[in-house]
Parts: sequence; C-alpha cells; structure tokens
Amino acid sequence: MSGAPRVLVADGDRPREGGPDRAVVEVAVGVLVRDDGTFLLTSRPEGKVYAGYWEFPGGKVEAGETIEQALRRELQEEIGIVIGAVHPWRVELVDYPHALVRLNFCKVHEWTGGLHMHEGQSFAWQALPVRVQPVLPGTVPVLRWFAEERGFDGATHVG
Ligand SMILES: Nc1nc2c([nH]c(=O)n2[C@H]2C[C@H](O)[C@@H](COP(=O)(O)OP(=O)(O)OP(=O)(O)O)O2)c(=O)[nH]1
Repeated sequence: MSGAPRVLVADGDRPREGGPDRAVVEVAVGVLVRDDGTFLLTSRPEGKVYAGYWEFPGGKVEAGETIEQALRRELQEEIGIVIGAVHPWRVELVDYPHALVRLNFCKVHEWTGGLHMHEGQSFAWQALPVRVQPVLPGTVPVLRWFAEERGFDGATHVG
C-alpha cells in the first residue's frame, strides 16, 4: 500500500488530495464496551484492504440507511450480535489512498447473542495498552480518546 493515510481531526476538514469532489464514504463503527471497561477489537478479514489489521467492528453505510441502522446491520452480519442502545461518540475523517472515509464511532454497552465471527475474523477484548497488532491507522485515535477518558498515560498500543 503506497502513501500514509492522513487522519483529519474534524469532519469539516478538506482532504489533501482528490479535491472537494472526492466522495466521502460513511462508515458506522461500534465500540462495544463491557462492564469491566474492556472493548472489542476484530481483525480485518482476508480480501479487504488492510487485511489482518485490528479495528472496531462495523462497515459502510448503505444508501437510505442511518448510521444506527447500518451499525445494527453490520454487527449482526459480521459478528452475530443484536445490539441495544447506540450512543454516538466521535466522528473522524480519514484520507486513505483507497478512500476518504468518515468514521462514525458509536459506543454500545448492551447486546444479545454470542460473538460469531462470520467473516473469519479474529476478535479480542482489550484494555489499554492494546496488545494486538497492527492497529488500523483510523482506529488509533479511538485508543487516545479512551486514554483521555480514563486518565491513562503512556502508549495506547504496541508498535
Ligand atoms: N469498521 C471499521 N472500519 C474502519 C475503522 N478504522 C478505519 O479507518 N476504518 C476504515 C477501513 C475501511 O476503509 C472503512 C470500512 O470499510 P469496510 O471495507 O470495512 O466496510 P464493509 O465491511 O462494509 O466492507 P465491504 O464488504 O462493503 O467492502 O473504514 C474501524 O475502527 N472500524
């Protein structure tokens, strides 16, 4: 993969290249947090860009869907759970060579069903610092937000 992705801090920022016509791909992302504070990371399946990288589960919003609807669908399709309340958390724009994506991170504290990785992913419940690697570039800021929230000092992940 050529070129480093650029994480843009606010969703009003302009991408560096591609110009204003470059379409923004909306992505719904679920940050599942257990009562003990651990959060779920999954590995990207073979055949996708950044295969093997760790991320929060989710996927692209389809035409006509809200972020919440997309998140409910993706988490059921990909990891086999039915989620309860969805709490929008932070939005991040990432300028990858393959796409300009807007990541809509939502916290989820309740769900039903056991975890079933339907796309052959691996999963890991993690705390800070995250031990699995490599972490997807667009996922790293989320770890910093957790660190700020939790008063955690030091590296948020390995590598
Ligand atoms: N799910 C998820 N995607 C992320 C995170 N961080 C990050 O940069 N991304 C990027 C990677 C991809 O460019 C995009 C998600 O698209 P995707 O290809 O995984 O979506 P999808 O499951 O709908 O895939 P597809 O089968 O339709 O191709 O968002 C994250 O934490 N979780």
